[in-house]
Amino acid sequence: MSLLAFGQTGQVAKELARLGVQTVGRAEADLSDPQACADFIAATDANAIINAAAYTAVDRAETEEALAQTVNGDAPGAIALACAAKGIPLVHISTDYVFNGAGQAPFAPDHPTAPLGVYGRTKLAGEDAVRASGAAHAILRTSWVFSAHGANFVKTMLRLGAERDALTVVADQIGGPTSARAIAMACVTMAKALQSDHSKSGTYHFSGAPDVSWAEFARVIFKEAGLSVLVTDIPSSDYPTPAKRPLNSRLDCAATSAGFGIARPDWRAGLRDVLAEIQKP
Ligand SMILES: NC(=O)C1=CN([C@@H]2O[C@H](COP(=O)(O)OP(=O)(O)OC[C@H]3O[C@@H](n4cnc5c(N)ncnc54)[C@H](OP(=O)(O)O)[C@@H]3O)[C@@H](O)[C@H]2O)C=CC1
Ligand SMILES: Cc1cn([C@H]2C[C@H](O)[C@@H](COP(=O)(O)OP(=O)(O)O[C@H]3O[C@@H](C)C(=O)[C@@H](O)[C@H]3O)O2)c(=O)[nH]c1=O
Repeated sequence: MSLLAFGQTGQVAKELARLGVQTVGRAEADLSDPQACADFIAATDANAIINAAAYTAVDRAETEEALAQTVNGDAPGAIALACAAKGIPLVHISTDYVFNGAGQAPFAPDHPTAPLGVYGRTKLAGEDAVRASGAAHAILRTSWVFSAHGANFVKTMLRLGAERDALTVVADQIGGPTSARAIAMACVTMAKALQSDHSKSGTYHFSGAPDVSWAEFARVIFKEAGLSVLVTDIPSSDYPTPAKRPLNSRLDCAATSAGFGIARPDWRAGLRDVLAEIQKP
């Protein structure tokens, strides 16, 4: 089976490449030009597509909505229509930020969406376009992605922890940190399953376990990295950001386990692997 992924420099895309997936960068297919992405698919001989490219700057999106909409909303639609035309499946990655974060129960895939900001709204537009395309698809919503590469909370904490001995971190946002490696493996499994069984099309959740607050996640990062940094819990109201984040980011991943045999990965093990990679001489 030949898999092709949009995204080359991103966290998940780099892990996909490590698994042998061919990745396509901005130079070959720019998602701000949806037609170029469709043309790329028309010309490829890949028999399944993974979309791991996205506009992921949550705060910047608040002032760059048009670009975020094209990349996160319109391009996935064009990619999905091109997949439908060729009869090949698409695995499209989405986010917990499509929910409003109300309550404390894990969100099921069919729970009503209500994004709080531009990033979540544009990602939801992408989901809707994929669903409407007629392509065999899996929309895989994940959360709090970390890896040894790119920009993520683990790397931010390591940078800040090297400069300071105390930090304040929000403790009222709860979710499942997820390693990019685990997401890449899930995408490949789902692409293969979809290729032989289009009836598996749908929306699925996949996040690391157990669910924690950002503050608790930070504490474990520092402990595992051997850094002595005092983390003080604060409410989100004490950490104002341009984009509002959901308080509840828990995802109900049961359908992913039932449909594809993919269990929630323990993020603590993934974190240890990522720290080992970062600290490798
Ligand atoms: N990061 C997170 O915490 C979470 C991410 N997700 C989703 O997971 C997926 C993968 O995210 P992640 O690996 O973290 O992303 P990254 O932010 O690490 O990387 C984003 C990728 O998208 C590419 N990209 C952005 N704009 C364009 C464009 N116009 N044309 C072509 N490529 C573009 C980037 O390329 P370039 O380097 O050229 O800009 C980069 O390869 C995305 O769908 C994201 O929404 C879901 C939940 C959490
Ligand atoms: C650096 C820092 C952040 N924070 C807070 C801010 C925020 O609420 C939370 C996480 O911060 P970040 O900006 O790293 O996270 P953010 O960019 O919001 O991460 C999100 O990215 C997108 C792409 C997704 O799809 C989401 O699943 C999620 O992973 O931690 C602190 O409380 N103290 C700090 O020192």
